[in-house]
Amino acid sequence: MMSKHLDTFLMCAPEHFEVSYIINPWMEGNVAHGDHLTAQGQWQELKHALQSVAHVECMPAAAGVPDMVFTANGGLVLGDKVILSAFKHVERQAEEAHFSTWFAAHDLQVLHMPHDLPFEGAGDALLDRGVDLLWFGHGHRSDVACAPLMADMLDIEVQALKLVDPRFYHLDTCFCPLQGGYLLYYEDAFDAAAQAWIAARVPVQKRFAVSAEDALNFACNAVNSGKHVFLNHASTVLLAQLQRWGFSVHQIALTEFMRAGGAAKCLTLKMNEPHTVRSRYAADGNLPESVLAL
Ligand SMILES: NC(=O)NCCC[C@H](N)C(=O)O
Repeated sequence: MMSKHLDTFLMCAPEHFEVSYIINPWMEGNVAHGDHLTAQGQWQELKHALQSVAHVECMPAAAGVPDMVFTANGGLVLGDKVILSAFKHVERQAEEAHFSTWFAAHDLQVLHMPHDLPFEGAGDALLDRGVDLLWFGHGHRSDVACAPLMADMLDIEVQALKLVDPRFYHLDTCFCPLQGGYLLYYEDAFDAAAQAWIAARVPVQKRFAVSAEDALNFACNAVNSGKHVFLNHASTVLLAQLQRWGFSVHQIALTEFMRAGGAAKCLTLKMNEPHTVRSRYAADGNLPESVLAL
């Protein structure tokens, strides 16, 4: 039987997945060019791999919302709250009602950004895995005005990072916090100020700037659960770095989803996000002295 301490990820089967419009550069030239059976197989492989270390819950797929397979974009979960996404592009806005219904039915308090500010959930808002900090990407999809609102709504410090390369339009396409406070990121996706914030806030020995080749293979769009990392593809250099940090890397081809601009991390939404480092340790039942002393 699975331990209740395993992570839980929300996924949505690609029954209705296809590239049927263009809202990011990856989708260009891919409308109606996908292979449905291959997409189904790749998604199942990711799901099975995750199920070897975590729980996976699936929300019902729906016609007319082909990108709903990217559950990371449905909202930002923290503790028993979720800030529902308000998608920038009209093509994805019909997903909001589906996500809202699912979250409410699973005992989450559903919060909304005021004035429907564009906000794309855990695509742009990622928890640091070492300190109590929420990293927030803006510049393409989510509005920078969401940053102070999120900080108030969730009572957490937010560090905004400006994204500047349209191919890396969500923070989770180019930035991946890992357990223990480690970080993978693609430096050129950020403006100079954001690069400086990352350098200032993450110790140099805990961060790794991936190559353009790895970034374009969606290596930063990785799912992390404990010491496991699931991603589309990593170079030998990146694999060696992750192994030095103690992670086991699982490579699962997700090329059909890259046609739409997403890979492993986008296809999942972590549902068990504890609110603080303190509660993260408390959940394991062994609060370290250093944290107790705070
Ligand atoms: N990067 C993500 O978090 N999700 C991928 C979203 C792909 C979708 N076609 C979009 O452009 O919104």
